[in-house]
Amino acid sequence: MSSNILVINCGSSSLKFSVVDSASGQQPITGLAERLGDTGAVVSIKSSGNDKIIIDIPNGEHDKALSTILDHLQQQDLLETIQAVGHRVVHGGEQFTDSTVIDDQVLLAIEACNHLAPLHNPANLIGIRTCQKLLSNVPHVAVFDTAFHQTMPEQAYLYPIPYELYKEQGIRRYGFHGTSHRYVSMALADTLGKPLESLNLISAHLGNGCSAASIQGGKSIDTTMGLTPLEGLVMGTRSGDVDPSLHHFLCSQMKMSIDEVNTLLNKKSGLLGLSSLSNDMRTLEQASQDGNQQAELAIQVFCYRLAKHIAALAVPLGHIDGLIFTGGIGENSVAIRQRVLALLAVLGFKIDDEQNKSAGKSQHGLITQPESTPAYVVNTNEEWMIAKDTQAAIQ
Ligand SMILES: Nc1ncnc2c1ncn2[C@@H]1O[C@H](COP(=O)(O)OP(=O)(O)O)[C@@H](O)[C@H]1O
Ligand SMILES: CC(=O)OP(=O)(O)O
Ligand SMILES: [Mg+2]
Repeated sequence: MSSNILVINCGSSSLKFSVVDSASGQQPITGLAERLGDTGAVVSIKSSGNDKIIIDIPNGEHDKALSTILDHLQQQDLLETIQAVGHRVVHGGEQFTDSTVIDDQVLLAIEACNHLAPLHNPANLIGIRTCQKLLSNVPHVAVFDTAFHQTMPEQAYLYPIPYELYKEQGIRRYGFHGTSHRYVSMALADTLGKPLESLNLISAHLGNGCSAASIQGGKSIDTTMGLTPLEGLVMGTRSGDVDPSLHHFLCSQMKMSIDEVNTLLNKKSGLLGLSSLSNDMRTLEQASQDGNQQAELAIQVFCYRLAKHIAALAVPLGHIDGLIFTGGIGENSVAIRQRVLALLAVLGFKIDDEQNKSAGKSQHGLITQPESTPAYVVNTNEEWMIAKDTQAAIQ
């Protein structure tokens, strides 16, 4: 019997899952439940060699989506091969430096971080609790986005605010997307045939959420996200960095409540806010090509700020052995990589246009000229990393 791990990544209105063979890394079934809680809620399931199956679950929430997925695994005779479930948990605070088997104490500790990642942690907990009910006979493991960044030094993680706020309230920078940053740095070292310990890397994870990290010898030493996944880069709907006084301004001058400000910055800003069109980079690239000036502006701000952050992340590294582009935008957008590397000529980047065009899915491609500071496209695989960690945690 193969040693399959079920990997669950529960978002607020979506749920991604994958069955991962922890030995080979193969994923016989993957899927996505979307628009949960909405009349259009659906589960789509892709198994190797078969067409995608779409199952409607009108108004279904996470529990309905999970039971639909588990029913399907049962029909495929896969359910009894599941050894453990690995759950992506976005915020683990300072308590979790590694992946952990979930017990009641761990659940409480995750819940205690809810206010630090309100878009993510409550949904992660729903996923864990529902799965624990439906799959009560196997261990469940939490794999934290924050854990990888716990190696950041104080100078990188402290905010310049009264020190008691860190000591008494845990207000500091944590960083996220750690599973992806960790995976792509390991995968690149592997591809280059060099020990990870010898490499100074910058990894840019550009999906709906975006963050970049300085990785020295396989350890995160700085990153763009902070206390919450709002700090740093421009994202699909999140603003990234703004003047901290903006909150006061919006509340006092525009009479917004603090919750409205939070919603504005998390859900109505970023690419969506700037373009007034979409949070989706594909849509914006198409619109910009069709002459939509505001879409073009949103792309420019995205790239300019990303380049500035990457330059800042070079500071703690001293020199760069590789810049990694990953995530949906990083892996697929030829134009964004081209624009960002053009802005980073100051760090010695010179793109190779042909290689940039051909890099993409299922390649770990160098996209720069031989004399350039190297930049690569590396396809992330958070599911495989979560499966590996889950396997290690239960042994
Ligand atoms: N070919 C493409 N060109 C430009 N952007 C793309 C392309 N394919 C996907 N993307 C963008 O990737 C983003 C989603 O990234 P992804 O990593 O899948 O998201 P998530 O953070 O939800 O996992 C979207 O903005 C999408 O438009
Ligand atoms: C932490 C975070 O931003 O995650 P995601 O990219 O999945 O929204
Ligand atoms: Mg993703």
